Amino acid sequence: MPEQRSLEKTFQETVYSLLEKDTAPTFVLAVSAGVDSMVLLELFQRMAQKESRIEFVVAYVNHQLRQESQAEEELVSDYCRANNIKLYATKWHEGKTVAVGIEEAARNFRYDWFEQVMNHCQAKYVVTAHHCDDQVETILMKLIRGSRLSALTGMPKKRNFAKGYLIRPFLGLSKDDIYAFALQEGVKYLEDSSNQELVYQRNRVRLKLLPQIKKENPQFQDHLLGFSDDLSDTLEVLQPIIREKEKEFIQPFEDGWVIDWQGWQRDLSLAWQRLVLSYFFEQEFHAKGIFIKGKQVKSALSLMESDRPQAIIALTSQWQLRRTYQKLYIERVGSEASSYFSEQELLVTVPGEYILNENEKLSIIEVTDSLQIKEGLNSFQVNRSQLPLTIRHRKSGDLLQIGVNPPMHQSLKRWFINQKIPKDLRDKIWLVEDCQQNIVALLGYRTFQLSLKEETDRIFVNYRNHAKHD
Ligand SMILES: Nc1ncnc2c1ncn2[C@@H]1O[C@H](COP(=O)(O)OP(=O)(O)OP(=O)(O)O)[C@@H](O)[C@H]1O
Repeated sequence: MPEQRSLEKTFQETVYSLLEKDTAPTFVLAVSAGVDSMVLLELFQRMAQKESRIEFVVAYVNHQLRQESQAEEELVSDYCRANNIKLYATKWHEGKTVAVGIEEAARNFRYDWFEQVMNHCQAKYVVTAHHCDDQVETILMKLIRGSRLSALTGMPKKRNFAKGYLIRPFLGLSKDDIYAFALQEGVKYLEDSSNQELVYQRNRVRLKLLPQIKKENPQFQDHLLGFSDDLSDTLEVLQPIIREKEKEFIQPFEDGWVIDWQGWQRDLSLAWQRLVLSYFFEQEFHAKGIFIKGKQVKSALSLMESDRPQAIIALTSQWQLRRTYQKLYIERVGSEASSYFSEQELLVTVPGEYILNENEKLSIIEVTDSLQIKEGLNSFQVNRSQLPLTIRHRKSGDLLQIGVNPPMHQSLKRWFINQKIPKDLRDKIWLVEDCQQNIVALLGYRTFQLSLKEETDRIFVNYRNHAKHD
């Protein structure tokens, strides 16, 4: 019992530490009927009984995806009725028709509802019951999927949300603490049956991966949270300095930005260059829903180090990096300055649609099992490990690998002569070169089967030329 009392006290202190200077804070509690949020509700109820200036309402979303949804809604509404708490419940009707990405769609609906309730009640805070086990799972999932370094700091205790804040006062508590409180204080809740379904990555991490790691070291969770705190501190100290360098070197330019490479290179070490560019992409692109990978930042830097004075790297199908001698432009595809694309090279690091000029287009698509591939002169596959691909015109000394076993080479010049390709056309044909500088295709003319190891991760390249009707 004394332990539970101290949990209650710690909880209240945590909530107060997360508030702005409010005289009468209003909260929206996100309650799902699971043990975490039912304990959150019970603790808030106790806190409000002691502190009359605290007001709160409950927001609940019935996703209608499980049989027990009805029972969950009843549990939450019974509690609220018995304690005279205002409940804002809604149903998600579209859920049954969503085929892919259902978790994300449900989350978006949930957070939209929280925002509506906040606005309606003029509440400044929405409160969720995320705890430290959720935090460990979130960080591990980010590590597995690959993410920005800053994402490994996990979920913050407080962040901006709608016109106020989202706060998570349970992040310092473990699931065991919460269960123990519920048991001792007789808090009613319903176990979510989908927590056992291994189709969800979060459940696999919780039920399979974490127990395996904990066998190696039972302290693993604490260690991971410790790393994450250290990272958080480091970034907090570092970010203002990075921001200063960003402002100094990355200048707004037309519909994008430009970096003058001479100054950049003279004043910044390679590590600084990587940090500043990664930070810039995170600030400017993450909010637009565009995630620029570390690999793309590295390609940008090596492009500026290379002997190609003019080249383009496609970041996404809408944004590109363009090198023009000592300047690096970060700009929208098709912006005025880059219309002379045929003079340059295109470096493709990610799948997407790429427009080479008014007639020629290239689609680079990730191969899925359901994709029917018809290979031909205009369509071929490469392995993901061959990325980035360079799309360019011929250079002197270009060699083609025309035989695999034994490997046989022929100069491109000789090949053009043998195929009787007129001279004026030779400069217009696009070559596709892989990261090992092997030419894998002459678009519309020939593809080359190189002896590459089998991989499941494949990329399909499709070329279209609207000027050619043969
Ligand atoms: N149906 C719901 N209605 C109201 N609040 C909910 C609902 N589902 C979840 N929540 C709130 O969100 C918290 C986290 O829930 P859960 O772990 O299921 O979410 P998640 O899938 O990890 O996604 P996210 O963290 O983005 O909400 C819960 O503790 C609760 O506060």
